[in-house]
Amino acid sequence: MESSRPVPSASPDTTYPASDSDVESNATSAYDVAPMDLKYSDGELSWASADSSSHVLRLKDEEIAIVTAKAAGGYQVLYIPPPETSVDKQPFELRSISLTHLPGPFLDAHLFKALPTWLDPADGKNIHVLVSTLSGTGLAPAFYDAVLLPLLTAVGLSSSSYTTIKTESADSVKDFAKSTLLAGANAGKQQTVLMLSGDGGMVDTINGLLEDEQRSSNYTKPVLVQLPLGTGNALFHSLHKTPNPSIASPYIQGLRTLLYGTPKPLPILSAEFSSGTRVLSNEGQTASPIPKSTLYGAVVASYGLHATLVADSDTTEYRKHGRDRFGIAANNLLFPEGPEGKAFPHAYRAEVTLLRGQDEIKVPRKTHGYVLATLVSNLEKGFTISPDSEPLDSQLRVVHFGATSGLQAMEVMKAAYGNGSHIGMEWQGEAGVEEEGKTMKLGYEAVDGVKIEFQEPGEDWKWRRCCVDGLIVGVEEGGWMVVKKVPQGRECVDVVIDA
Ligand SMILES: Nc1ncnc2c1ncn2[C@@H]1O[C@H](COP(=O)(O)OP(=O)(O)OP(=O)(O)O)[C@@H](O)[C@H]1O
Repeated sequence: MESSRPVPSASPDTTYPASDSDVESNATSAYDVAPMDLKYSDGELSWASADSSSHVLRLKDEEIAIVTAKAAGGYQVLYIPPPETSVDKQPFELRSISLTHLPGPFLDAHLFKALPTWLDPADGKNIHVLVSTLSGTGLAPAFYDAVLLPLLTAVGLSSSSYTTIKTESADSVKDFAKSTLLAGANAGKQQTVLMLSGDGGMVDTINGLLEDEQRSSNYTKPVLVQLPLGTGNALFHSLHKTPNPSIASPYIQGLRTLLYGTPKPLPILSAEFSSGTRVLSNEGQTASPIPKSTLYGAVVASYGLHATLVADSDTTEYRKHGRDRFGIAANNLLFPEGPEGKAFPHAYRAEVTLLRGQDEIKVPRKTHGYVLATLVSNLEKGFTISPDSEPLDSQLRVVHFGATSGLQAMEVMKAAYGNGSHIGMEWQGEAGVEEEGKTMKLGYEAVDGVKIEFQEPGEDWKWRRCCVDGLIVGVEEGGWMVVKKVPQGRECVDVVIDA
């Protein structure tokens, strides 16, 4: 094992050649390792370093993004090491190792062979990379520069083969979808978008494509590939519901899906509202009308604690906390200050009706804590709100419970973080709630739709806010929302999944 010999990197700068698929950079270490000195077992490639026969370098399967064969011979291994613990550091860094030889089983597992159809520009396909600059904690531009650009170069996709769009405002994604994508889809053009965003990038794209309903008979669904750069990344984690245990990093999962996945129609839901409803943006300062009073989503439509939490936590200040923003906002919502100290969370007044075939089933309570219709299993990686939902199963499910104490609502949420064990939960209604002294039960049912008629009084829509995939709407006094699944065959995009 002592014969590993580091050799200098071919090109000592960090620029990536546009036309050559071999990537060399500062982060590249090159090794000429004799085949007999390389070991690949238990998902780990290892070999001895040059300076000490006892020091063994190790590379785990789960760290490897891709292996390419170099034109000049030998191989390039691109990998993302585990993130450093320091919070100031980026959670991703693409490193590269050049090796003259690699074991056959390792190559069988990782060697890249050809571009998938959705990344192959040969047939005039339009490929776009959409970088949502404010998604999550703002890491998408850095991910593009440090990871995606060099990886695409390594697989032979030079930056001139695609266009890169960096968002400049909250309207950038929707504008791009309405102009470029919709026009291309209606002209029958094949288009692929690599989305460096969270669920917001997806919902803006879907609404941009659907809101004018101008679909031609030639309409060709754009293919979207998600790279999880948002906060919750609900759709991404739900589509990767059974994570390959050998891939810990969602970035590596996303990159492997990008190169080896399969495009499938993405089921979507519609949320139709009464005419006075407005989309609230800019921390609630801007209220915009909704075209045809209908929004579309691929994840969730909700009212009650979930919607209020998403709305309250979507401020510049809260966003700095990343995923923790939900927890901080939840504390204020679940344990508000009352006249005598901590009070119960708001009891949301509405009539909720579940729609199933021709049946309309009224939920027998006047006040609610949580009403959430979803097409997916997870709202975050570890938050399994609908454990029965399978990727792309096209089934709308509703999770709901009545107004309750903050502590009890927290118990439900904790159980959802515990692999979806909130399903079937029962508890005694506390003093002061509508169902006081009764057995309260978490409702969970497969439905065709759900209708909510709001009975909260007053002009302020604070307690009549709903969430559709992170978009927040305010419904007018006496207004309503009807959520349904968009029929199969009316999907507007394909999404690449890891199957
Ligand atoms: N340059 C920008 N200026 C203003 N708003 C932006 C800009 N870039 C992106 N946005 C907005 O930021 C939001 C980011 O949403 P996105 O869902 O991608 O991330 P997230 O909310 O952090 O993640 P998730 O929805 O997965 O929890 C979107 O509403 C998008 O329109």
